[in-house]
Amino acid sequence: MAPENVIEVRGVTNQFGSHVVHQDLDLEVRKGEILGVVGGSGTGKSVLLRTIVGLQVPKAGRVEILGKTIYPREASAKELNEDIGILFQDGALFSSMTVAENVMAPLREYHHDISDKLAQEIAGMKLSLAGLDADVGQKMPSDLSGGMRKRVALARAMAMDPAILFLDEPTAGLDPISASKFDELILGLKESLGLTIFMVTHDLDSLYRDCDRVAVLADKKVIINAPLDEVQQLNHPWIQEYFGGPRGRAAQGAKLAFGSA
Ligand SMILES: Nc1ncnc2c1ncn2[C@@H]1O[C@H](COP(=O)(O)OP(=O)(O)OP(=O)(O)O)[C@@H](O)[C@H]1O
Repeated sequence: MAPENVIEVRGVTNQFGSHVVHQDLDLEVRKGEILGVVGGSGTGKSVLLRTIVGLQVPKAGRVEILGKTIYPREASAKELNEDIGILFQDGALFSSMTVAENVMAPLREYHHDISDKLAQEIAGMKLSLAGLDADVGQKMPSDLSGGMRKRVALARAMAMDPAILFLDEPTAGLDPISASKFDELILGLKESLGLTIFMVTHDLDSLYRDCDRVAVLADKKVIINAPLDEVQQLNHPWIQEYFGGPRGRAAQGAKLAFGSA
């Protein structure tokens, strides 16, 4: 594994029945970067995320995280879970638990000896990192807005102090103001904690604002993994339509305005 990489995917094939989603796919993620993963619907962005975190067993290939081999399986779930945090697309909070219990859930699962007091303190710290007041911990997920639930899910993903965060469409379903605040939060976490972030997204504003590099899934592979301005130069029909369309141009305009503010 090259020293600058924290994730390496080599020659991965994923297939469901006769439907080949990925064929001989390669990807590298570098330490400390935010990588945006984009592609048309059904190109396999979530399947790629699930493969990297060990939830989807590929038909072929090799996956390494921080030098540990995830496939062919060598690292245990515990080892892996100490390195990574995942924010799933729907937040996936436990509806019958309080917010604080949700945030503490990974600690409880992997550190049975942790005291209640310490777990509560850690939950409070993680909620605060995610931009929430500690008193939110006593509430139930159903009492919160969509934006707050995403923040709780982020706090839970951070519970084990991961080196890498995986975010599956973190701003989906948020209004533009909440989405923009969430983008800011993610950028702040990367800058203050030095996290590496793998972010599947359809949100062009997040790409322009947050991402150091962008990986594009098309034709069953990652066709380019590069800074955004390089990606936009690639003469591929999906890329040209996605970035050159009205929404792409608007997001680029917003970035320029934001950058010069
Ligand atoms: N467990 C599964 N069984 C069968 N097919 C699956 C399974 N998981 C994913 N697929 C298929 O794999 C393809 C890629 O799915 P995936 O959810 O990764 O797409 P995506 O790029 O994340 O799409 P979207 O942007 O719409 O969320 C889809 O055709 C999907 O139906």
